[in-house]
Amino acid sequence: QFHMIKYEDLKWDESLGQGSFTRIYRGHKTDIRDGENYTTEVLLKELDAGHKNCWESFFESASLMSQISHKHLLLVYGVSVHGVQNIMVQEFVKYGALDLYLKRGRSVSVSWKLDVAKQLASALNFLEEKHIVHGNICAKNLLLAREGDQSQGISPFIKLSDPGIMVLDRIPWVAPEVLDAPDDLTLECDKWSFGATVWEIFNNGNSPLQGWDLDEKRQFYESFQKLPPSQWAELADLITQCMDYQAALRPSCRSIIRQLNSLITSGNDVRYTELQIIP
Ligand SMILES: N#Cc1ccc(Nc2nc(N)cc(-n3ccc(CO)n3)n2)cc1
Repeated sequence: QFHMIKYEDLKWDESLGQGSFTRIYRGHKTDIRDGENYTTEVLLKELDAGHKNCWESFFESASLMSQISHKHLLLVYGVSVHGVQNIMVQEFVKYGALDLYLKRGRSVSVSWKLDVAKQLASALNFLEEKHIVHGNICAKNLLLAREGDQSQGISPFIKLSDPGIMVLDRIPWVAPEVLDAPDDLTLECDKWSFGATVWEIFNNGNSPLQGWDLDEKRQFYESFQKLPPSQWAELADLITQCMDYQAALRPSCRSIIRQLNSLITSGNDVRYTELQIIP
């Protein structure tokens, strides 16, 4: 399902940190095209050799992202296997994971955040049309390719990363119904995660239920609790609709995009009235 890349065509540069079961590095891959040597900057995602049992979800997620192409989906060049080591070779996305970018205290505007939310919604709409479930929508899996520049009217640009390896405590990103039946992930599950991700984006990359232990998180689902609402009623309403405990009641991607569009216009009005000097 995906392109195999020769290990000797890869070069490792600096380490960029590690996720659960994986380590990521900046690197380069060389290709030879019509006798010319080309090097491309890449992100090398190594699967810990110890976690053999994650192989298939590692490769599944690589093949998912290489089956389809969309401007807001991360490009996966292929995988390389070297002995017991498995490496996913991805396009290098300049500013890395969105949660870290927001946590680094970048003050971004409301329209910046809505723009990012809309790009994620359009990526989800594309996946929905292909009946493909991502399964791990969260700010950590949103990569920032362009920071944007408000003064120049340049918007940010995000890429949705591979689902990665399913870790257990993904409450509140994982939809409640998935906890009881982890195997039948549906498109509705991605809507729930979308709601939790928009919550993160509007809370400067902070994780919802930060510091709660697994029991408290399970309790959150068992008592049908909701995340603390945003002051912006229409935004809080959209997040609540997406994080409906009844999967069938969650809005379609088209409805999500429509509601984001009206937030974008009403958002401007709010800013305008704030700026308006009342004579
Ligand atoms: N400082 C810094 C810095 C770090 C990373 C990038 N670039 C990048 N490109 C990708 N394709 C994927 C990722 N990821 C980051 C976390 C994960 C977890 O999955 N992926 N980062 C750019 C700058």
